[in-house]
Amino acid sequence: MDSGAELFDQATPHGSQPPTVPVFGVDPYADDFLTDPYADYEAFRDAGPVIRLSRYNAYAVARHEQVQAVLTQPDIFCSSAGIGLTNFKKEKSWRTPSIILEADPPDHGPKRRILTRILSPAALKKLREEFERQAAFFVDRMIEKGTCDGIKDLAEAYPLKVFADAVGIPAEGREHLLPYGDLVFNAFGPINERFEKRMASAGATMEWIKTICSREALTPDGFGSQLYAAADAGDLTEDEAALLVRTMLSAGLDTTIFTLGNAVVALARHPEQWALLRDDPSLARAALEEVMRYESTFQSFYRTTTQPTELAGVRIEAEQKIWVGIASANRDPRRWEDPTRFDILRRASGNLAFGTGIHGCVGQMIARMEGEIVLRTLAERVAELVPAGPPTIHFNNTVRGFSAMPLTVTAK
Ligand SMILES: CCOc1cccc(C(=O)O)c1
Repeated sequence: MDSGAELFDQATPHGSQPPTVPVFGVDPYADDFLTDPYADYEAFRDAGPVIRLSRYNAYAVARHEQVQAVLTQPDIFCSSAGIGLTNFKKEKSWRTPSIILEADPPDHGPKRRILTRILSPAALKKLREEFERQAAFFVDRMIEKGTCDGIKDLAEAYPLKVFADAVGIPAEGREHLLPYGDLVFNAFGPINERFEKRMASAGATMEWIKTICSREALTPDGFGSQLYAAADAGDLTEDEAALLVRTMLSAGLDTTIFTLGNAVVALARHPEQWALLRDDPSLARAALEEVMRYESTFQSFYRTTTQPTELAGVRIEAEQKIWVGIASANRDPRRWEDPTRFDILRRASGNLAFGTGIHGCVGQMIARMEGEIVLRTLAERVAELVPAGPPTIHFNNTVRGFSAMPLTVTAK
């Protein structure tokens, strides 16, 4: 969709000739934009280092360099005003703000350190065998079925089993987790019809989430109980422990589910890349990294300026929302060679799919472990992974992914 940009001069008291800030009237939350956002992202990048999205009264950075700059200056581009379009300093959030995602220093650090400790490499090592066993179970079931759905039978089913078990929530009621994640990630965009529709039917889901984040609902050895142990040690209040359990369920499911789905879709659509991975399963980690660069699940979010600032020569006033184009940065030709090519042999590490800086994804190691195990298990057990129909896009204001991918799968 051509998102033509008009230009307007920034009035400055000094009369200096600042760069004009290109303005785009396109709606980055419309279905036709979300169906294939990449041409629009290219137009954003080519228009300048900083642009304006007039429909939402926000500045925007779409190039790798400025995205990196915004994410590594949390004192100027903060998170406590919300990392969505809603400015928490002016409007009430739809739910109690996250005490880690929507927090700035100094509050942010201590909470983050608690999650970092719980999600340590040693903790993940203990989970690896079970994660591998479950990946084999789901992949073998796909092979038995022959014709299956790469999203329902693997991308959704796997994290809803292994990660939800690792957090320690009950097996019953997990069907609430996807609707809840959809609500959470829609809420980072405009409170549009997509959000309102999901919210209207979310009563039982919100109740269930509240119940399973409580101490008594959690298994004794899971991540959730370890958060309550931190509360018992005086490092968290009881309420903060519950909010961090909610954080794990909000951040740790939709993201890995859509990433696994994007991996299956990309590999099914690029048979030569699938053949490389199938013939060398040790490429699983590199393949996952390239999936996250090529089709970043977390497409965009916001920061809010805490003071007047200047970015790439553009003056930005305080209290301004800045759209941060993660997926656009991951396809910026100023940073990546031939960025629109899905190439699992490229060095894709250093992409911004997990963000960067103090808010870089605290769960990225467990997410990478899930992804690498699933892709390696597919490569070890499956010969052919062939589309049996087109994928179905799942429209969400913030995460990009698919709700269905019909496949024909044969055993190695
Ligand atoms: C993946 C980014 O991290 C998130 C996403 C959604 C919610 C939360 C939270 O902290 O509640 C964190």
